[in-house]
Amino acid sequence: MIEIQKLTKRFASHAAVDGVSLTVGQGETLVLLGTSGCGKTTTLKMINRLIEPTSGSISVAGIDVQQQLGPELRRQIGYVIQDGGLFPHYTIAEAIATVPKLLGWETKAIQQRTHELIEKLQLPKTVLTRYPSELSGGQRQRVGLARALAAKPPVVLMDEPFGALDPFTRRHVRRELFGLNELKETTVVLVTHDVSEALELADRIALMDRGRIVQIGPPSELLKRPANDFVRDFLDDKPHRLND
Ligand SMILES: Nc1ncnc2c1ncn2[C@@H]1O[C@H](COP(=O)(O)OP(=O)(O)OP(=O)(O)O)[C@@H](O)[C@H]1O
Repeated sequence: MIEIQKLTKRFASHAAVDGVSLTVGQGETLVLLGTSGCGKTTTLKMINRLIEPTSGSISVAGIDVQQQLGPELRRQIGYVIQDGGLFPHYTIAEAIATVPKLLGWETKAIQQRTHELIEKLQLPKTVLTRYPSELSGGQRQRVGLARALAAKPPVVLMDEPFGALDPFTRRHVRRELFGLNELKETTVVLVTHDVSEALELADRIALMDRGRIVQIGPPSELLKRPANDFVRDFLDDKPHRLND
């Protein structure tokens, strides 16, 4: 579904991303994990062209992203950021309707989809007329996901989507969300620096350091056969249980 080849991004002389190649299969959840500043967010933002690469290529569903206009591309790729990334002056209903509206969906179809998502994400209907500031962090997070999934994009990018939540709510919300059938069919690239989160959610983890992928593979493989001391130390850093 996503194919990245020799992707590099330089800011002045500094290579934030340095020759990254990877593929993400349809329906797969790939987690970009690594230390602060290792290039996770920059890699993610090049997929939906919020950042332009210095060199290398990215294709989504077989089409080079450079052949598409940024705004058009971003209508087809869901994007979830910390705390939902909601505009304060849009009601929740307006926020969820944004992309379907841009795509020219009929009002009735948008309403149907909105209610479907609200139900799936276990949000009360009363949130629809409210503004983001009137919601809890967990609710905002769910609305952010509803907005990203509204037009049923085949690909969703998530940047520290649970970062703004306390550890308890964080575990609860991420289990709830990743339990959704809808998300199981979606190709997801998720950025985190949280080891347990990566181990819990990833089909495969790409562990990055200084702009490069150090090791990529299923969580069990990184745990059992770490490529080097960096991988071993990084995964050992925090307590974790695979089936937690
Ligand atoms: N617009 C920019 N101009 C200059 N340098 C940048 C810019 N954006 C990112 N960088 C640098 O590129 C490197 C990678 O940044 P990036 O945000 O991708 O890291 P990250 O792995 O997502 O980190 P974090 O987990 O802290 O968000 C960092 O050294 C950062 O300072």
